[in-house]
Amino acid sequence: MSSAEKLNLAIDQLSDTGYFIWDDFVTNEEVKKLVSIANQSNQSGDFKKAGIGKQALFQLDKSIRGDYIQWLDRSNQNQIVLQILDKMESLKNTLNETCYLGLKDFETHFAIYPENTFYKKHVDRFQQNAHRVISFVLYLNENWQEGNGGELAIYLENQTEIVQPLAGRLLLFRSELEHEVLMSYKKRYSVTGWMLDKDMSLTFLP
Ligand SMILES: O=C(O)CCC(=O)C(=O)O
Ligand SMILES: [Fe+2]
Repeated sequence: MSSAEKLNLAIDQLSDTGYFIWDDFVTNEEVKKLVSIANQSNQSGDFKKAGIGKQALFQLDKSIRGDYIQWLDRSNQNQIVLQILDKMESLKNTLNETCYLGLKDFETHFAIYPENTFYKKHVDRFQQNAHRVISFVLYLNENWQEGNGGELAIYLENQTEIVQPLAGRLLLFRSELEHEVLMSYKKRYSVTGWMLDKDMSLTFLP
């Protein structure tokens, strides 16, 4: 399937079912580079324990989520990170042109889930964080096996969709959908982000 056909499918499915799985969004080589950069940054102490809530409502709670994150932006020195930011920017623009979602910006971070961690059922768009429209997750787990866990469960009206966190796979879903990262028995890598209906520098405003 061509990239244009994939995009059309993504657009249809995002409006029909609310989510879309795009396999081979990046190559194995790109996955390897991203994992190696995530590991390096983690070793240099650039990853922080992820929290929940924003600003004054921010809290750390291991019983809700156990991942470590590093925010990514254009000050990043790694070519491959900049390439991914470009890719997401261009996807955001295309979705915007076609779906009239009013997307203005996006925010994104690396996430590492150490062994035996999870992220309990939640939504990404909520009262204190109302500007997230589309969530995306680029999975970076080569040789992922059934039994490693770490699937993403998306809770739809009449069914639950289970998504394996396979290397190179991009998952897009509407940020108001409930979802959950099931217990991961193996270290789990991703680039997670959100397309926003407001400029990122303004999202602290109501
Ligand atoms: O890693 C995933 O599959 C989803 C992560 C997530 O839900 C989040 O960071 O809000
Ligand atoms: Fe989420």
